[in-house]
Amino acid sequence: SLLPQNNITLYGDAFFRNHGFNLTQETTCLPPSSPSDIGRALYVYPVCFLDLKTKDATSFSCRFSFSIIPNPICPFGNGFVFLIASDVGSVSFSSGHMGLPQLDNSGSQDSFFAVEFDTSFNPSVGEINGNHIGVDVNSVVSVVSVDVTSKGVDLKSGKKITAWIEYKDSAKLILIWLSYSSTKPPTPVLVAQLDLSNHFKEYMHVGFSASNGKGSAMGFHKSRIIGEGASAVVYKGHVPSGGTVAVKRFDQFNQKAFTRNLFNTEFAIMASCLNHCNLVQLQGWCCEESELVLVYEYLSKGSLDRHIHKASASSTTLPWSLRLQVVIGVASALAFLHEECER
Ligand SMILES: Nc1ncnc2c1ncn2[C@@H]1O[C@H](COP(=O)(O)OP(=O)(O)OP(=O)(O)O)[C@@H](O)[C@H]1O
Repeated sequence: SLLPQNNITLYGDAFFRNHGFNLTQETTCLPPSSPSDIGRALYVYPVCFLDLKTKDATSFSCRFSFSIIPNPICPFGNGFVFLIASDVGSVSFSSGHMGLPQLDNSGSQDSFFAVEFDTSFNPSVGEINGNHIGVDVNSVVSVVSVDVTSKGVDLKSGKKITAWIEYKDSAKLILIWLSYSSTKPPTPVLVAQLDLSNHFKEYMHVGFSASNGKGSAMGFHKSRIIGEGASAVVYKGHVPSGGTVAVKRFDQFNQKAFTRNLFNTEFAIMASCLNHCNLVQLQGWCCEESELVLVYEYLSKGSLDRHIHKASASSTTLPWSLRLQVVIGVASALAFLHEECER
């Protein structure tokens, strides 16, 4: 059937409308980083994108029409993406950034390819302006993008626009055309060399994604919590320029002066004692009104106590030789903090 209802699964805010679908709600304007401000529409069946024997990616071409209607009440919408993603179930989707998957670099097997139709200008991820298309591979930072103003297209005009996307695996080329009419123009707006055979999995999901969320380099969603201390919650985050990080967000609501002292003390120690191999490296901080955040390198093996104490009968613990190394490492870090580190 040609009815989208029979071929497409909707997620989040998306809903069917006439002979197509809306990705985001029209009237609601949820607070930034709200988890439910993302809409996705994916073809119900996964599609084969890689021949496992030859390792060749599938060449493809597609055409679709869209309109981006600006909402004066909710200015955060930032366009949408055409998305090919390996596992839509396991990846978390960021609020903002058109709801693109957030992959971390710590050995994630997931991958995605996306074409952004981007109507917001976000220089922190290297964007060129608020009216561009970009090609993304596993990151919100585009590998190539083009300003479509110079091609006579205004993505936010509200008019119907048709897009053609083609990938030719033999030439390792991606080509994109845009037009206000349904006739394919002779010249593409974007042509770029791209080898998708290294990124595609055998089966991938195809569809569209958008978000009305404001987004940020890292969001404080509860699915990203990796630990909790007495004064702070620690989140796993991803910064485009710095890979995976641990974000320690100090308690905002209780014991204001007390929390600020804890933040100040930890910040002072970690910022002045950067050079010891047994101390986690501080990579950044934020101190804005009640938002007190320290950003550390991410330690993928988790907390030491999990390796020292047996969690269950079947789990393994550290051998004594490694425990001795750990004790020496901790003692050396303590000695450094107390005696050698200049504050
Ligand atoms: N850099 C990191 N990489 C990975 N996980 C981390 C990192 N930092 C903290 N965590 C996780 O978050 C938990 C809490 O960290 P936090 O620094 O708040 O603990 P704490 O030092 O025990 O608490 P407090 O500073 O309040 O005394 C840790 O036990 C650990 O599981």
